[in-house]
Amino acid sequence: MVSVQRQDGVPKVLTVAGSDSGGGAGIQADLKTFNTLSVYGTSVLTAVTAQNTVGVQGIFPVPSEFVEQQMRSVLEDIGCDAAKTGMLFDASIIKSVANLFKTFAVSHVVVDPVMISTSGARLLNQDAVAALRDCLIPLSEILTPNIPEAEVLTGMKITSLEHVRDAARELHSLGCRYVLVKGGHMPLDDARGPVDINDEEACKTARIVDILFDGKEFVEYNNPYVATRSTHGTGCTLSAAITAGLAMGLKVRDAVNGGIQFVSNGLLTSFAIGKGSGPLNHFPSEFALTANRSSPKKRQSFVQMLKSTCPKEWDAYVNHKFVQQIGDGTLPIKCFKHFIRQDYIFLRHYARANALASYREHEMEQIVKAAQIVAYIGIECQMHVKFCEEWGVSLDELESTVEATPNLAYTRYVLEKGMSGDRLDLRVALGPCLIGYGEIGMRLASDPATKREGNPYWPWIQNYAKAEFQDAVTEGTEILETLFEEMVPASNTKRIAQLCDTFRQATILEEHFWEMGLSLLP
Ligand SMILES: Cc1ncc(COP(=O)(O)O)c(N)n1
Repeated sequence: MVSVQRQDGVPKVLTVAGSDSGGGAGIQADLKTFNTLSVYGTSVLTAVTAQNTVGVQGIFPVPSEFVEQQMRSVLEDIGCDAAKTGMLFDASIIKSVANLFKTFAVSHVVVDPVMISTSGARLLNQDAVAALRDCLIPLSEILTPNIPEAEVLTGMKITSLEHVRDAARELHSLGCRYVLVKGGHMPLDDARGPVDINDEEACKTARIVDILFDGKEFVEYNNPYVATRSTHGTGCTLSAAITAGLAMGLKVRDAVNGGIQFVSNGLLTSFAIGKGSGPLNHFPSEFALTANRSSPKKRQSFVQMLKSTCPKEWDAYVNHKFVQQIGDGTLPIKCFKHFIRQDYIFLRHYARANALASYREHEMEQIVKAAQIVAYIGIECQMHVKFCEEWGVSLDELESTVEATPNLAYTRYVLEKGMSGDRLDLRVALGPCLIGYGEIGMRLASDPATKREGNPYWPWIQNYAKAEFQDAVTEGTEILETLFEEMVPASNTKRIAQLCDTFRQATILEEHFWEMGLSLLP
């Protein structure tokens, strides 16, 4: 006989929502999200929809008495640590749900005021908005409207962040403890003005701002706009992830942040399923891989993800004026000399960081590989000395250079990440330098606009375009991908956000390094 040990303590989460036969939104999105986030999901159906990625072909509402019966079945026996609502269809269902939340004193209620589907179908009767506002919203811990829903609930027109804040105040006065107004329908540009959603170029650098308001303070969640058609189920998934976070005992701000990261990750790796707006990805790819599917969908490359979460910073770094002037040979030599002297110091610390990476490895093969990079940097350093002679910088000058603050900030930031974090933190902090110089070298070397003849910096360009360096970039990238795959489950959105932040910070420090080079200009 095999004896079974029953586990207790798993957080229990209830969703009260409609069924989406296409599996991307509604109950299906909620349960998938609960599963991925390791909470136990229960479900009460309010309506059955015949639906796919193209649209909603039919709605079959469940009578409110039967919604009540389902809720009693779940709450009398299993209970719940947090609950969410999605599509509620009509006023009588809303009233039943609200009454039972009160009867069973459900403490964490997230209300996603679903009204119209992405495909344009009405999922809440027009005359039910008042019931939502009067009966359910006052019971909610968090209300999560998107902009069109916030407009319906407040009667306001929202076209700016200021309007979003005004609407949040108004919505909070309806009695919810927090309101999260989601900015997905209003991508913003640098000046935080709305961007035309059809303007592909502008959307590339746009940001989404979600605003959380607790009646006193506004918290902004800024994220890059993810340009994908597969957005079906985004709102359901976000509210489900937040509810799971609350059931786990997270604070509202952390649950919201985790939910937003979960959705961003799901959008970045969304599925091209169906002919219309496909679903986002609700589950980490390692499950697909262990199930050994014939063509497992790998999650988006880690490095791609790191770069896509700081597009502006990455662009400011790899397309910096300093880089352009190296390419066309117009960079004043005094700026380059200043840079190259600092770079000599940089290489020393860069070698130390790589030696630390070697120390942090466990397998001999990896220890040796990392140590080989240190040796390679040593050779690079000697070449540096040789090059510098050609540019009129003597070894004495190199050796007597005083370290500039941006250099100090950058190199010690990387080393500090390596000391305080794990080997992935260190590799991520090292990433922008290796990957960025590889990208810059390749681009300048293949760009017809780059000056070769008579460009004093042409050997510098070749140095980073050459095969050995590019191989080192490939290898460094592979290490990052492998470590990420091994160490970070896709559901650990907090960790992913942390890593993205380290990468962004190191990218900014790279940009400052170029700035330091140009700072000698009058
Ligand atoms: C059953 C159900 N619930 C919610 C939505 C909203 O999701 P979306 O706005 O992504 O269409 C939906 N389409 N279907």
